[in-house]
Amino acid sequence: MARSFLVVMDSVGIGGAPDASSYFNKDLPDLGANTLAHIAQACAEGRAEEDRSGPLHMPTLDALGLGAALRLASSQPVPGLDAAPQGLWGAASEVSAGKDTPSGHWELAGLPVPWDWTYFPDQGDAFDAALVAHVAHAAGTDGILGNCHASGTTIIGELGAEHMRSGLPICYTSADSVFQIAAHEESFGLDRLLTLCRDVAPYLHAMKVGRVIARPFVGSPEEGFTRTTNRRDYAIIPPAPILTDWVQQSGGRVHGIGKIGDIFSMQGIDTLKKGTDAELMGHLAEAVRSAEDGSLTFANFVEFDSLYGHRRDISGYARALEWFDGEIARVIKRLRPGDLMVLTADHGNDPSWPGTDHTREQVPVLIAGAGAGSIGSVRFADVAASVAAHLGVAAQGPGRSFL
Ligand SMILES: O=P(O)(O)O[C@H]1O[C@H](CO)[C@@H](O)[C@H]1O
Ligand SMILES: [Mn+2]
Ligand SMILES: [Mn+2]
Repeated sequence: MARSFLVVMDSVGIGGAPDASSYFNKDLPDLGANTLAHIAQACAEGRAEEDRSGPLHMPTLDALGLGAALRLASSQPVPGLDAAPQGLWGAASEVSAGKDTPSGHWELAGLPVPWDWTYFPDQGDAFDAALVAHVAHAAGTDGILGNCHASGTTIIGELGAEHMRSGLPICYTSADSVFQIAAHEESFGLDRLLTLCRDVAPYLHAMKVGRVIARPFVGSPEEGFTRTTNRRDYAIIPPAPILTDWVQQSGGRVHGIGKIGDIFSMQGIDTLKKGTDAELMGHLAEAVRSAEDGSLTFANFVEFDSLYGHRRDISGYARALEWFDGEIARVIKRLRPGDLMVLTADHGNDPSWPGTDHTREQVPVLIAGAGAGSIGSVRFADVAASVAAHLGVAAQGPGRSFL
């Protein structure tokens, strides 16, 4: 009997997107961005030594084909990732017009985004008067703070004190199609922030803004502010059935781990486990132990992106990759005959790149449980078609199985 495990390493790109020059960080095109290669190069050159040392050490994923996928996507030298692959491996390109989490995940789940997302201008006010009035009315405030492109950790440092004084929510965006609201968990109130985000989400979704994200934080002007793990994303519902629906429709169970519930607005998902990446790894191990025949377990590990990519922290990102590699080794060892595990990513977030936004890149596709060899260059949607084929489930959409 067959089971599938689809694991997204959020933002672990491998460069080489054919359309990278059409995507930007500030005014600079993403052409040449390469999350994994630039981290590996920094490690090899001793530029990522904080709490770790030496060449990037990822023996498990490299044995599946990580270095080989990287060379296929971008012909980059990758010190430390030079094993002869023993898994099934390849590199995938995205066709959706967006280098964000929903675009990447929807397409990995078989549904390329069928529209252009709305983005906000990064000169002058990001949000127009009608949107500001709508949000302020929903918040019961006289206005908002922010109204600009920002890094979330930077803007709470800049505006946290004024937010506590005035009670106005901090609203900001990025190169993604997002409307983010940061507010203090105590002075503004966590429940109030979550309610506000839920209430304004339909207005923003109607504008084709992909997500409203609640960004709660704690702290004080004296001691500084830190974000909490109570982040919530309110995303547009996928406009057509996706892999999770296909599996459910044929009687299989679907287990979400991490942000998967938010990304798909729980569409087609039976159970959801959340937590830090370390906790998620425990949930994934438990799913490998107990998931039913015919089931799909769909996991997202977000900390590569949220803690290190957006923060442009190369050594932190390297440390996270090495941790993940060691942990996933134990999980892969427990896979049973009939199990398929696909490890991939949703976009890049090169921590050596200018700006603080995602980078348009290809992603690795590493498959355990389906023999050895190269699948070559594929599309994100082929991942969904392959998982469906493995489970014997009818696939929809443009993907083709590479199994
Ligand atoms: O800088 P922070 O608030 O982490 O925001 C980042 O997180 C958002 C959602 O993943 C991205 O669009 C990016 O802007
Ligand atoms: Mn992502
Ligand atoms: Mn991100």
